[in-house]
Amino acid sequence: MEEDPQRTRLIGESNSDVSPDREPESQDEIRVNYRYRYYTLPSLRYINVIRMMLFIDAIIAIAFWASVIFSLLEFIMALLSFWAMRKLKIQRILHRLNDALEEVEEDGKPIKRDVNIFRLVRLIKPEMGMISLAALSLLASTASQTTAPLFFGMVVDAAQTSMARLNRTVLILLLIYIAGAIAGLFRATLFTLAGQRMVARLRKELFNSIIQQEIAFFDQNRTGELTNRLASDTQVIQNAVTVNISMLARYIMQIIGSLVFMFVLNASLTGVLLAVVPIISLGAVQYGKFVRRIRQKFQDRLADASSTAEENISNIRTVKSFVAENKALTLYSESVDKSYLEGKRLAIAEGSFTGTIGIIVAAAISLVLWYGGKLVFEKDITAGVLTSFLLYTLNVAFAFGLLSSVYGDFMQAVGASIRIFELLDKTPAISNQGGMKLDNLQGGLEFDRVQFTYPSRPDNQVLKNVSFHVERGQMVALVGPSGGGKSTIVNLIERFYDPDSGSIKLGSTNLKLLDPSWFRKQMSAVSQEPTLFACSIRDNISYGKEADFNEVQEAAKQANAHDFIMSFEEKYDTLVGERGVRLSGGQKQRVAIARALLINPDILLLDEATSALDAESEHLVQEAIDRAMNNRTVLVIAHRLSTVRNANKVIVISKGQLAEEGTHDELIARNGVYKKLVLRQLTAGETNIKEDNLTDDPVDNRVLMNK
Ligand SMILES: Nc1ncnc2c1ncn2[C@@H]1O[C@H](COP(=O)(O)OP(=O)(O)OP(=O)(O)O)[C@@H](O)[C@H]1O
Repeated sequence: MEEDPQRTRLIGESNSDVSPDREPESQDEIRVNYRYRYYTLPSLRYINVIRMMLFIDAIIAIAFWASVIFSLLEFIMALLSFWAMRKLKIQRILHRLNDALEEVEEDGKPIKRDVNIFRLVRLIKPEMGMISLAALSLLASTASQTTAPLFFGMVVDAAQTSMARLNRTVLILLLIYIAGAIAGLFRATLFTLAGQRMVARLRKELFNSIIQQEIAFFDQNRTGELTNRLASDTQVIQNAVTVNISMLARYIMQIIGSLVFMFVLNASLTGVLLAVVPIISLGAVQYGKFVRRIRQKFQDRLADASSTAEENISNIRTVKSFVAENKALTLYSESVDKSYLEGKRLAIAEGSFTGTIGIIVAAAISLVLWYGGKLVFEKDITAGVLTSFLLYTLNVAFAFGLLSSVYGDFMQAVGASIRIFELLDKTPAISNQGGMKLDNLQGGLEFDRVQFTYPSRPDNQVLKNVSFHVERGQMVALVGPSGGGKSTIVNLIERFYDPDSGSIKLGSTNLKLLDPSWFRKQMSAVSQEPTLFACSIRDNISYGKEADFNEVQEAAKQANAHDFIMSFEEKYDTLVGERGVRLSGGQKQRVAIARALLINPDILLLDEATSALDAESEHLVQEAIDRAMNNRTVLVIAHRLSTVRNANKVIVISKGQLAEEGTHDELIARNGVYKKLVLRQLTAGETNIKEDNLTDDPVDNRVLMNK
């Protein structure tokens, strides 16, 4: 096919007959040439080009309108499905996010827990000042990000006109980039700082909420799980509400800003790019839901693994003595594998989603490149405009790609936040404050037809109609077979739990009416395996009450602890190690007695040790206990004959019921459960002890009840 010579000359491209000193074409000339080219083309080519253009335009128009209609349909369907779910009442299964905590009922009405994205965002309210500054920096850095491509394109065009213009434009571009980098620095620092502050506050609030809970809560939740919530879940939330939100805002602004510039540069080219948006948004919503679910499971599995680790490490002595290291490892590995499984699903989902988004984005870029190239070819836009446009496309694509992963992270945090909010919202069944504070304690302790079942084992009633009275200033011994309910009685007195029915009174006041914190300060409990904290002996003794060194020393002397403490190199500053592992059993007990004595309690709750201490140590502990009992109302879970013998009253608890009540001599004379119990225990330990010996005072430190 022959070219028209006149047209070739006018267009002035690479033809040898064009004069080299010819002036460059004016825009008008180009437009004339452009029109001329088509007018002078042979009819067949003319028709083909028209057809092709019509075909492409039709495809673009169809894609554009299809996407608009699709988006609208999606929106309507989402609204309809939400409405339908509510009607069908299966929302609970599908919309677990907000409903997960709805089970809790107050006055018969379900409480709708406020767990949603907005609540997550509200966590950073106290950091609003810092966040506002960070948002300003974000605005500045996004402005730089969105204006830079425009100047980039201008540089390309300036390079084709004059050096002066090129220099000026490059300088402006450089300044835009530098301003963006500085703003970015502030943005990142301030958002992260706000996040750190938020997470520190959240951890404190969460810890406070955990320790305020009633003891039953701790029966049902494992320690490792709770510590995992404090450490790991809060971290996820920190990332979500600061880094992720800032990135979300940044990328959304980047997308919107870029699209505005793109529309101004060329609307039809922007339309091509927008055609893919509904596909991405639909995928992102589905992906978000999926990730949220898995992430919650992942965090739960992780918490299980932490619990297993915590349990085995804190019981390391038992693990080692049973050579159970492999067993512990297997248990931990199983938990970790379960979390890994969820992690794997998460990774595959993330990879697939990012990959798919990548392909869609690549297709969109290619489409824009092709269509833009065509416009340049047709002289509708300059090469500089196409360059700007392509950079904007990359901006949008990049932002979309990252937005999807940030969105995923954010949804993960929403999953993790469910448990956090659950803990934060939980009001303890027995709150620590509130109630009466009596001016002076009068009257003893009274159990009146108390029935009790542990909430964690609802099918096992532990106390059945237990009634007894402890006179003020009396020492009462609780005895009975193992598992009968003795410790449960002590737990109820400390108000760790409330009875299901019946009442426990201090004087004439029901314990439920008393301020638990005040009431607990009136008593001290010494258990047979006392727990110390990983601090100095001095801090352990003054744990329940601020006291000066003299008071601490006095309490230690009373508890027969002073001498052994002084024999240590660091004396009262000796660190006892985790749970007091660096002290012997007897030493720990004496420190615990000193801790109880320092409070100078009105009521002393004692669980006598059954663990075999050496004779000297046992004597010292016993002496300390005897001293501690003086002039107090004492309830002691007794294991020694000497204790029951000295008690004003012995209460026999068997299978959750009060079996017998009276003094040691009365009960022996009654020839009932108590006598059998005493005889059985004594003969099990020392076969040569006869029934007659019981009324004498044979061996003071004999173990009475077998644990
Ligand atoms: N935190 C708890 N959660 C659920 N059940 C519990 C809990 N503590 C104890 N029990 C159950 O309550 C019953 C009574 O236990 P309790 O510790 O009061 O007995 P006890 O008489 O003190 O036994 P021992 O002399 O062996 O210490 C037992 O069946 C026990 O399994």
